Amino acid sequence: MDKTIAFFGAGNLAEAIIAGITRTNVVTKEQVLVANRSDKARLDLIAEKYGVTCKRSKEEMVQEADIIILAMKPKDAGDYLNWLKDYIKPHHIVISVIAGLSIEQMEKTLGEDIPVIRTMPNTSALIGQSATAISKGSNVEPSQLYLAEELFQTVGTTKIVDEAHMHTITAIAGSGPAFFYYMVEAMENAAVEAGLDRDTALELLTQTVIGAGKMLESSGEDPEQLRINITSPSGTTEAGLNQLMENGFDKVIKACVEGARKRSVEITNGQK
Ligand SMILES: NC(=O)C1=CN([C@@H]2O[C@H](COP(=O)(O)OP(=O)(O)OC[C@H]3O[C@@H](n4cnc5c(N)ncnc54)[C@H](OP(=O)(O)O)[C@@H]3O)[C@@H](O)[C@H]2O)C=CC1
Ligand SMILES: O=C(O)[C@@H]1CCC=N1
Repeated sequence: MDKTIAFFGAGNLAEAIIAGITRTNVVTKEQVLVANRSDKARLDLIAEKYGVTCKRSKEEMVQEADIIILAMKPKDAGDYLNWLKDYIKPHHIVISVIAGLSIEQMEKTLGEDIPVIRTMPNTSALIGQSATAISKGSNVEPSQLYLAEELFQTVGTTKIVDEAHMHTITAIAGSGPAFFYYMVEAMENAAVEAGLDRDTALELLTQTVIGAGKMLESSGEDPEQLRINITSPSGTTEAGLNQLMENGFDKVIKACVEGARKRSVEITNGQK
């Protein structure tokens, strides 16, 4: 890809994407420019780890860049966009990974003539396993959307979606990995309480999650059927599932997804 990519934000998610795109050589390391706000040690670490360029001024970065990636927290996006609007040109493509920042909000500040793309990746980008949803703004050419897909396909799968669904997608796919980790933590703790050593519990749980994910991906069965296949009448799975059902698992998960989705809506509405 003959494009220079400027990351504004060098946190967890930016690092995951930088790791992915530098590993696949879709662009050379010299074509990746990174800035943050003030944490110099963090920037030095990113430069050393991935060989990317972290020394340009922000103004130079915008001048050199073809693609500008917004990877700061939602609360910091407004100030940054207000700064960017004086440097941005219609030949740039702006790609945001920021939860709750709408295309309308970006276009309003930067101008309707700027191509703006909103994405929702997750931190599994670090190992090339993100599930990234992508929505395009009103001024995005098909070739520019294709470029965004190509970029995020270096860190996992992509799916073009209607922006209206981004709140829900942020809950299930952006935050989603954290919910699975929490479930693993809870199962690990339960196993340890029952006397199993922690390392063995985590090793077995990790492979169990990987195996279940791969079954979802490639068995051709839906999750319900895969669950039924494991559940012998009067067996152990049935006993465990009965506990989940009696203790309101569906309700808790619904509240979890709804809580995350609602928070995304709140961020869009400017709530702290
Ligand atoms: N973490 C995740 O799993 C996911 C996060 N996201 C989204 O990604 C974004 C970043 O999240 P995450 O990486 O976790 O956050 P972090 O807090 O880890 O990183 C935020 C980064 O933004 C930088 N920053 C703040 N203001 C500016 C600015 N004006 N110019 C340049 N850089 C700036 C910070 O710099 P400094 O440290 O110097 O202040 C820091 O490097 C969020 O908007 C989040 O919604 C989306 C999907 C998943
Ligand atoms: O927790 C957050 O707000 C960000 C967005 C999705 C994952 N992490």
